[in-house]
Amino acid sequence: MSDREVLEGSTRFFIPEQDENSSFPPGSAAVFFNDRMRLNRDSTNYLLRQLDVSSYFDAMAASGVRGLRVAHECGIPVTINDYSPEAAALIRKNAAMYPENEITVTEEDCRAVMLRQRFDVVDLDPFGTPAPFVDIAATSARHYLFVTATDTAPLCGAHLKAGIRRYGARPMNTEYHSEVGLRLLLGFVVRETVKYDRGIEPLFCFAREHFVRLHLRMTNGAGKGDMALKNIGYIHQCPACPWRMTETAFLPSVQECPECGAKMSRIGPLWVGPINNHEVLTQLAADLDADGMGESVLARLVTILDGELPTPAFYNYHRLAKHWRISPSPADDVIATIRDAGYQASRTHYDGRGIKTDAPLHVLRDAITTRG
Ligand SMILES: C[S@@+](CC[C@H](N)C(=O)[O-])C[C@H]1O[C@@H](n2cnc3c(N)ncnc32)[C@H](O)[C@@H]1O
Ligand SMILES: [Zn+2]
Repeated sequence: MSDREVLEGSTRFFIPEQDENSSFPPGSAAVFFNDRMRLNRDSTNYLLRQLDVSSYFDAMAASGVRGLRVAHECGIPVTINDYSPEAAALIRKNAAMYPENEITVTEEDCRAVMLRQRFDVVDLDPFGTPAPFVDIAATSARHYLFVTATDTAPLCGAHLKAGIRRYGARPMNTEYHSEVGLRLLLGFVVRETVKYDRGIEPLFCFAREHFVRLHLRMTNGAGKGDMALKNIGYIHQCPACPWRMTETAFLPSVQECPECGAKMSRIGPLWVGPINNHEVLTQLAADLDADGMGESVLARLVTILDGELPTPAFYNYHRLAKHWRISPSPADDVIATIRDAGYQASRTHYDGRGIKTDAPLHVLRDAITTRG
C-alpha cells in the first residue's frame, strides 16, 4: 500500500493510504492515523511549549505523528515507539525527514521500554483503554504523564462491567457521563501512582467527542501521594430525580436523596478535585493568541475550561427542564439568574447544554423557569 504525505502543525510526515469507506474508528490501514485527533495532538504541543522538559516518550506511536511533532515543533528530544513492525518502519521513514532533531525509534512493547528507562514526559495513546499501561508509566514518567483513553463506553457507564474491570470503579450512565469518564480515569491514574509514593496534579484535562485526554504533572513523595488521594471520592446520584452530591472520602457513605428519599447510587471512586490549572490555561490562551489561533476550536476549549467550575457533576439544563416539564430559558440567562441568587454557576466544556453550579435544585429550577 502506498504512503501519503500529510501536514499537521508545521510537521510533514507519511501515513498509509486510509480506506475512505471505513467507518470510524479508521482501522483498515496497516498503520493507524486519525485526522480527528489533531486537536488532541495540538493541545499537547501547546502545553509542551510552557514546560521545561528534555525527553519525551511517544509510547504507542503508529505513524509517529505525536513524537515527530514534539521533536520538530517543540525541539524536544523524543523516543518514538511502536511494537508493530509496519508502524516502526513508517516511523523510521518519517524520522529520517528530520535529521536535525534528536529522534530515537524503538520497536518494542512500550512496557519493556518504560521498565528500563525514564523520560521527562510519557505519553500513552492506545487503542481504547490505557489501563494496562498506567502502572508502569507512573514509574517511567519523571515529570509529566499524558494519557488518552478512547474507551468511552466503559468509562462512562454504557459498558458497566468493562468499566469496573478496567478501572476498579463504578461508572454510571448519567447526563454528565463524559465528566464521569474523565474523573474515573483520573481517579484510576491516581490509584496506580500513589503506591509508588508519588502524586499527580492535573494541568490540562478535557473530554471531547470519543476521547478523554489527561495532561498531568507527577509529584514525588508519600505526602504528595496523600495529597492526591484527598481528591478521591464519590458522586451520589439519585436514580429517581436530578439530585446529586459529591463526597470526598476513600470509602463512600450510604445516602438517601434529600429531595425524594430514594437510595442514592454511588459513582466511583473517582477524582473529585480540579481537572485544570489556571496558570497553565492562561499561558495556553496567550500562546494561542500570539499564534493568531485565538479564534480556534482549541482556544475556545481552553477558555471554557478556564471558566468551568472545578466541582463535579454538571447538569444538562434541558434535561432538568424536561424533568420538571418547564420550558428552559437560554443558558446564559440561567447562569446569570443563579449568580444573582448568590451561587456559583458556569458553562462546561463537556456539553453545550451543561451547567455547573453549587446552587440547590430549587434555585436551579427557578433560574431555568425565569426568563431574562
Ligand atoms: C491509537 S494508535 C496510536 C496513534 C498515534 N499516537 C497517533 O496520534 O496517531 C495505537 C498504537 O499503539 C500500538 N500499540 C498497542 N499496544 C502496544 C504496546 N503494548 N507497545 C507498543 N505499541 C503498542 C499499536 O500498534 C498502534 O499503532
Ligand atoms: Zn431524588
